[in-house]
Amino acid sequence: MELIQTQDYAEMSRVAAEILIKEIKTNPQAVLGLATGSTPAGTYEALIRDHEQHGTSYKQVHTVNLDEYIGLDQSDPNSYKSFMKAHLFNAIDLPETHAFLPNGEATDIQEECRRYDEKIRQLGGVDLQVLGIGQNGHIGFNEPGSSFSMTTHVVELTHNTRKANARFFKQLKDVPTHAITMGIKNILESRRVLLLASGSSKAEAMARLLNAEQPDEAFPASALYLHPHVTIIADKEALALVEDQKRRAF
Ligand SMILES: N[C@@H]1[C@@H](O)[C@H](O)[C@@H](COP(=O)(O)O)O[C@@H]1O
Repeated sequence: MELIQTQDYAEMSRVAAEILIKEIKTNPQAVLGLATGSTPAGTYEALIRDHEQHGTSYKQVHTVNLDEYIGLDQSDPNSYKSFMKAHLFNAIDLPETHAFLPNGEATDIQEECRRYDEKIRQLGGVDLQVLGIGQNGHIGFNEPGSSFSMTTHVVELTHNTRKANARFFKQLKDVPTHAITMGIKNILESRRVLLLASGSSKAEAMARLLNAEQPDEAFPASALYLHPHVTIIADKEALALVEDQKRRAF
């Protein structure tokens, strides 16, 4: 596990975008695993700037997103599909047919989970998976207690996660109660993981992650100790509760 500490959110976003751009340049047909949320939004902005200024092309890239709410219309501004369009897809040359998200409107949700796993397999797996982290250590929507052997599945969101994500909705009761998420097993199967964290609201989760050293299903992000190529990019505030000694150990 490699740890890159940045001054702030802007630097975190820049460093993450550089890694993604390098990946696309070395492998123009890369399969990128993408995340939603405030954390990767700045990275996506940096990718757009680079696309406009330097012409990095996504024509042969494929993307698979980690998760999607169940029960929201795909055109709802709060669906993760809308988020990805607004924050990245509409501004780069990624063909629409190359961008995959779980379909939270599918009538047979179990079948949709199987179909999504099969899609990832057909694409040859994820080359680089971008992750944010929830305040309780969730990755994707894998909440504490999720088995590390799960592939794409349906989850009931915890009250805390719904509360944390309520800022995007009019009121808490509008936040969906369920979502489809790639499982930890999917995440561990990706060839490289980039975990991003910014701000004091993530400080406890980051301290717990870096102190953990051992995978523990009670704290989903700790599964990353089972992965051979993880890069964490976190800013000062997110690392504020991690002891200096610990920071140097990575
Ligand atoms: N499903 C997403 C996660 O993928 C994301 O990492 C997390 C943190 O979001 P934010 O980056 O906005 O703090 O929120 C949601 O629950």
